Amino acid sequence: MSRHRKVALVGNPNAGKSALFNALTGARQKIANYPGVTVERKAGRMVLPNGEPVELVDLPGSYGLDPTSPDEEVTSQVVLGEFPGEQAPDVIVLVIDASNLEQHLVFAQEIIALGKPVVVALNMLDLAERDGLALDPPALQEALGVPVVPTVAVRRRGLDDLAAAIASVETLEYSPRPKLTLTERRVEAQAIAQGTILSETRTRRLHSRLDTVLLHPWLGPVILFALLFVIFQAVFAWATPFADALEGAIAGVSVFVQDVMPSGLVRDFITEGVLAGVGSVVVFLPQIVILFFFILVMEASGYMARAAFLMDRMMQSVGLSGRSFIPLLSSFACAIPGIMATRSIADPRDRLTTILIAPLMTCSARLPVYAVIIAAFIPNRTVGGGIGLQGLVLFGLYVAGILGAMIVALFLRRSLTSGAASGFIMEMPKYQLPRPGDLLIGLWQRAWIFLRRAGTIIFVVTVVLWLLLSFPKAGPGENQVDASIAGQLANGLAVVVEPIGFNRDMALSLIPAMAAREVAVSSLATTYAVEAETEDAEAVALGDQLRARWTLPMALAFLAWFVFAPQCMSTIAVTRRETNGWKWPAFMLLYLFGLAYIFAGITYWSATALGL
Ligand SMILES: Nc1nc2c(ncn2[C@@H]2O[C@H](COP(=O)(O)OP(=O)(O)OP(=O)(O)O)[C@@H](O)[C@H]2O)c(=O)[nH]1
Ligand SMILES: [Mg+2]
Repeated sequence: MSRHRKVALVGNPNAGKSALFNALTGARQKIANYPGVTVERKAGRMVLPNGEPVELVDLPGSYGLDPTSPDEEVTSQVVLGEFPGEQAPDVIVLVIDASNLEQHLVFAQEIIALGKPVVVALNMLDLAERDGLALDPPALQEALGVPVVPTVAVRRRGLDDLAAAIASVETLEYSPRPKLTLTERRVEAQAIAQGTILSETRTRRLHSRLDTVLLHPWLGPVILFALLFVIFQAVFAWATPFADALEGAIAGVSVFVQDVMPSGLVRDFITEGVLAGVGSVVVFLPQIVILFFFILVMEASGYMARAAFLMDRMMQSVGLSGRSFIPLLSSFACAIPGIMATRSIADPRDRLTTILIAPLMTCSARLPVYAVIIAAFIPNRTVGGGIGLQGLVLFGLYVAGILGAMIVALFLRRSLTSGAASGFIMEMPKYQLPRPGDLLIGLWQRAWIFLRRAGTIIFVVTVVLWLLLSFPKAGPGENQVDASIAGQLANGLAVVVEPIGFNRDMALSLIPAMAAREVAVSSLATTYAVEAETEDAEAVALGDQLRARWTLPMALAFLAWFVFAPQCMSTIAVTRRETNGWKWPAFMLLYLFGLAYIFAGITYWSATALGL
């Protein structure tokens, strides 16, 4: 029996391979599994114009020959002729989506560089036309050096030409093409796409110009970091009037309660526990809203996916793939959805690494802690060029978390979770102007989540702390906090954190902050309110209290602590669930507390040595 020649359909996911396969083979197909894997093998018989029957194989979609999933592995092995028991294809039909030319050309170049007989099916031309794209197939053929046949699989357009090209391709002369790296192929894909596109509508042209700038190899990252920088500046600059107004309102209510209620436990509970404690967290609502305003705009406009693309290279350099970017980005809101989002990472060690570093991304619960310390200790002045020093320090804290995460990832990938980084390509969504209605809903949801936290977990923990601080009552001449249960506990912990510059109040705030990081702020506010001997002293703003009681090195050490410390029970719990055991959450707790202790210590001692 003479073997039929074999033709394989290869291309990115959704290029229209299966649609072409169905159109070319009709009912003459056989569907089975590839041996040993649950990947479907679809083969069928096709008759070429010269009467020769060939075997046509439809392969799973793939982004490249370095496989990142079992599907891609099959495609790669079959194409390279490495699949056991499977004859290598004699001809490859490379299916390209004409409306997504640039993206699909990245993989196309890798296939063409193999030097096998290749015919390109420039598919989905109808969609390209609908998008206002006019293409020049001969120019593409010239650029790629292989035959290009325009097709519309679902309308059976171009099928005869495709069959004719398959029949004759093996007789063509080939000039071998160089093998390029992924980055080189991306650059080249852009150039080839530009050369193929004759005309496009104004918006489409604008969008591709935007991409040329925003995804530029060095301009892109510069713009991204400039944007992040502006965001952190705005978090301080724009929020201040609102935060001041909120703070004033809460102080006003506190004074009012003092006036109308008889002194006693209930009044103390309201002023010291609820208003000083929970109120001190609520004042950060404007900052949370501004931060999420930017995040939502970046998502809705389509820029976020571009940011992921830009970060991909940076992530590869520490052994992570761009697939980790979205989970890590979500962790800036909260590590819990971030850790849950790692389920989309196929490689288990990639995923574990991402889970372990997710808590280092500065979650929004840290913002109140950072903001209160920065507002109290970092002067509100510019460092030239209109750049605010406070925003700069906040930016620095976020960067410190990111750098810490990258270094930890690098270390983990060489030890506990060793392995190679997997490649990453994602579809870029279209640019869009964010819709104001959607933005408002998104902001409202975020604000509500924050206020609900303040009303539930932060409220409960602060009240428990207030009780522990208020009893037993101090004798005459005795300090209330020292006499209280909480004070006794804190004195025990203070011994441990004394070497890194923490005083008793700071030590005390670390315990309830395990429930939620913001509670560190309400804890400090409640502690100072309880400790105040007179009502006048009680009304002093938290910032002034901090300035009076802490030194600058202490404040900086506290900030450094919160960059690393795993101060959130829910994160530990979700890590346990996602890793199926206590081993990794325990490791996470240990390494993060270790880093927090070391870096707070280094900060405290170097700041002291510098005479700050
Ligand atoms: N308008 C239009 N739609 C097409 C064309 N070719 C395929 N499609 C549609 O595009 C979608 C994806 O096509 P498939 O053939 O499943 O793509 P595929 O390359 O096999 O995708 P994977 O198997 O996931 O790699 C289907 O809904 C097809 O009907 C085309 O030329 N024009
Ligand atoms: Mg398919």
